[in-house]
Amino acid sequence: MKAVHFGAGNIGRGFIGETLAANGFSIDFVDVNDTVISALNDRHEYDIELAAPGQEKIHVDNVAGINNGENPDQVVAAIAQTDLVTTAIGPKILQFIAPLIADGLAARKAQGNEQKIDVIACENMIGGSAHLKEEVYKSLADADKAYVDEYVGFPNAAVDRIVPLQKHDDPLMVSVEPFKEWVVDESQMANPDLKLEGVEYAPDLEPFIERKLFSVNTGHATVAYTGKSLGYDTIGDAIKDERVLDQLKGVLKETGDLLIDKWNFKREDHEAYQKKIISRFENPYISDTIARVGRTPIRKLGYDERFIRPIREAKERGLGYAKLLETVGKIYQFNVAEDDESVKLQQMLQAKFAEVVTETTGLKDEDLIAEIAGKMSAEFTAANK
Ligand SMILES: NC(=O)c1ccc[n+]([C@@H]2O[C@H](COP(=O)([O-])OP(=O)(O)OC[C@H]3O[C@@H](n4cnc5c(N)ncnc54)[C@H](O)[C@@H]3O)[C@@H](O)[C@H]2O)c1
Ligand SMILES: O=P(O)(O)OC[C@@H](O)[C@@H](O)[C@H](O)[C@H](O)CO
Repeated sequence: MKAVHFGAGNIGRGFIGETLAANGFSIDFVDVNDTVISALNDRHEYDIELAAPGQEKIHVDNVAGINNGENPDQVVAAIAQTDLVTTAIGPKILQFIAPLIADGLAARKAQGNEQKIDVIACENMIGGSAHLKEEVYKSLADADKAYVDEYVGFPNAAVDRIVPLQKHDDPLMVSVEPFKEWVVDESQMANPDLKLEGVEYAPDLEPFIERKLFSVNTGHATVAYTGKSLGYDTIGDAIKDERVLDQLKGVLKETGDLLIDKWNFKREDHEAYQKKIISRFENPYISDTIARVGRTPIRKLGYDERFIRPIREAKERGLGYAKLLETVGKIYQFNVAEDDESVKLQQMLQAKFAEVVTETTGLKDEDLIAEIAGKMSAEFTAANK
């Protein structure tokens, strides 16, 4: 069996690669990172290390790499002949790889390939594969759409495993937490006969993805943004601070009440799930940065994302969301120079501050306006601590 996987990054190598290899697949990893792609093609294998006592190693082999920036035709040829396509590339990147997937599916049609396949987006978002499908259809010729309707599925999925930024000399080595959960919506599969061991197939993904995103990811982000506001750099250090832990518990209580109300989860089971999450964040064998977990704050503020959607739904149901709001306030303070979205967010806020200064003072001196706006934003930041 063959798989084409987009995104040879942390979760790609550290979870999807492991699962596909354990199921006997050879994997073509597609990525723009040439160091990783060259290493995959030199060695055709890599190791995963469990961040737990004993640091058990898991060997993954039968892998190769394709740089889609340099060799898009190879990606198209690989998709034409593959049994499964997966992605773990980032929600905002799906739109950029969609045309290549569309070309690969069109090539399957041109070759008369009538084997049904699934394209599974393993991203932290609700409706990831459905979104990818929309993007793929934008690039499909009308004549190819009926073929894709008939032979290709885009089942939504939820993946859960904490894989921090890696610090090894070996560009392929990846440390991961032992916990892992991959759930796929069975009802949306074109080829339900192809089931992977280690993957759970659910008749309806929504309760799973909402439970995951609004518990693990809302909680994780809460530790990151609260921790950042208190001057911490890592999740491990931040969660040791009682103020961060209390904020996390408060937020999980609010999303938990919502999830239990909406999906009828048993309170007892959900509380055990939350406890497990907290212990995962506290794992001393993992060093995870606040910069990674808080990355792309504008994405995380999105309408259907980990804060605004539970806030909207809690409000509709008359449930509490005060702790969620507090964390949202902190997202707007998240300032990490290497994170483009964080820089953009701060620029947007500075521009608004400057607008208010101009309107209230009548000043025309841009330097003075910027100085006063800077003071205003510092006061806002301090007030939020
Ligand atoms: N790391 C985790 O703990 C974790 C867990 C569950 C889900 N996820 C989700 O998985 C996805 C990937 O996260 P990650 O942590 O592995 O990120 P990552 O940055 O480690 O991996 C992403 C990879 O995509 C590649 N990439 C970026 N743009 C590309 C393009 N245009 N074409 C080809 N390759 C491109 C990058 O080079 C990188 O190797 C995200 O949606 C994330 O939310 C991550
Ligand atoms: O990947 P993001 O940016 O959506 O979220 C950051 C982390 O919360 C996330 O990567 C978790 O580590 C992961 O979702 C755990 O399953």
